[in-house]
Amino acid sequence: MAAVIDSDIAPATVWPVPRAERSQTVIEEQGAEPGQRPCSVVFESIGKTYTSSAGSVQALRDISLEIPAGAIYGIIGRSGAGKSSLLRTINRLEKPTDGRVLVDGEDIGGYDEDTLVALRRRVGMIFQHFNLLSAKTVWGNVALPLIVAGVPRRQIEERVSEVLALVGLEDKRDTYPSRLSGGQKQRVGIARALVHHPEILLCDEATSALDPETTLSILQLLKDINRRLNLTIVLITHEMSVIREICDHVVVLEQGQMVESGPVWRVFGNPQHAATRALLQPLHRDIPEDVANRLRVEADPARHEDAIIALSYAGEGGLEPDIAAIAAAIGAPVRLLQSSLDRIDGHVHGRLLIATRRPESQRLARLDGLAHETRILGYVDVDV
Ligand SMILES: Nc1ncnc2c1ncn2[C@@H]1O[C@H](COP(=O)(O)OP(=O)(O)OP(=O)(O)O)[C@@H](O)[C@H]1O
Repeated sequence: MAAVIDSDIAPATVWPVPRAERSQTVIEEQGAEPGQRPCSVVFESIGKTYTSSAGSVQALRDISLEIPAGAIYGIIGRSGAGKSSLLRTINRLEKPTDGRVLVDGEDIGGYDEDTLVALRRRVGMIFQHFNLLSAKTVWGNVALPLIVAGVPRRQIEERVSEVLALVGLEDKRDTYPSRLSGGQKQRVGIARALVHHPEILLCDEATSALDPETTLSILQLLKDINRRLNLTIVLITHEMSVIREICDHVVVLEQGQMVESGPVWRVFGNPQHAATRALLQPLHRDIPEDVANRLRVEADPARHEDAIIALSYAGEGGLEPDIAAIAAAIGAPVRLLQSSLDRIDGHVHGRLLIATRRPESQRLARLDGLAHETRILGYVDVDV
């Protein structure tokens, strides 16, 4: 069956199925159940160079990484860092120049066209701008990959109803995309990506075009899908808040290289690379302005002043702020000026800002085991 494809759909969303494969597809569709076994992805020394008349660009250099089955894995980096290039090697929309990509332990480098079609059914994808067909209803958009695959009508009806229920859009099946909000459009994109019961879902800046509230609801939906359908999710973003909200692991790319990776709590709590720190910067809270404006670096014994002390927590070793112990160690009244603590997977990271009478150095030393780092930021007059 020929599919009518508007110019606003990405080629990646509709997979042409060779005629010989269609009967097999029908059998797969009949037997397929939601909640399949998730798939791992392994990158082995991946390199990617784009060559054009304008010259060549090395987009990826020597990336080696394992995405465990069932993980929600974030790839973050500034614009041009190589995120899309890496993500798109998983469904071979990009072929690496060097190295191997293993999906579920199998090298996909040698796949022919037919095997690639099968791979792309196992790897769903959603996009920043949704890539819906404007001339088709919600039902038509979601059903299209199944229609193209030659799935019988009754099964298409069943499957489309299932995935629309999953994304909470049962009542929109006859609506056209122009009448949907951004969040609803992305839900259609998610439903469409799920029709073939994929084992992996790739999310290409899936929330970048959405407002913060809608972003949260889509991330919540992705989390839910990860759990309920046993999917591995790989997402790219330039926003650490997205990583913080949904991912369990993250890799940071910078100029095509992997500069840092690990569990989200560790990367957030103790970022090692300047690129990671720069990406985290929007989440950091500065010293409150009224304090910063009056802060003096040197103590002045002639003044009645408080020390402003920052206690930092890096998420390691189960260390949590113990307010009573901090006050006892200082042995003087302590005021909590600001807290920018966060808790990820049970690991506390961030900073407490306290004010206390100028402490003697031995009292300050007693704070050592109570935070990962203790630092006097400066001194202010006591009326702050
Ligand atoms: N088809 C292409 N031809 C030539 N150069 C390309 C092509 N695709 C990407 N590049 C270049 O490769 C580098 C990495 O691009 P990529 O799109 O993977 O980065 P990104 O981190 O996803 O960026 P963004 O966040 O801006 O989308 C960039 O320098 C980009 O200009």
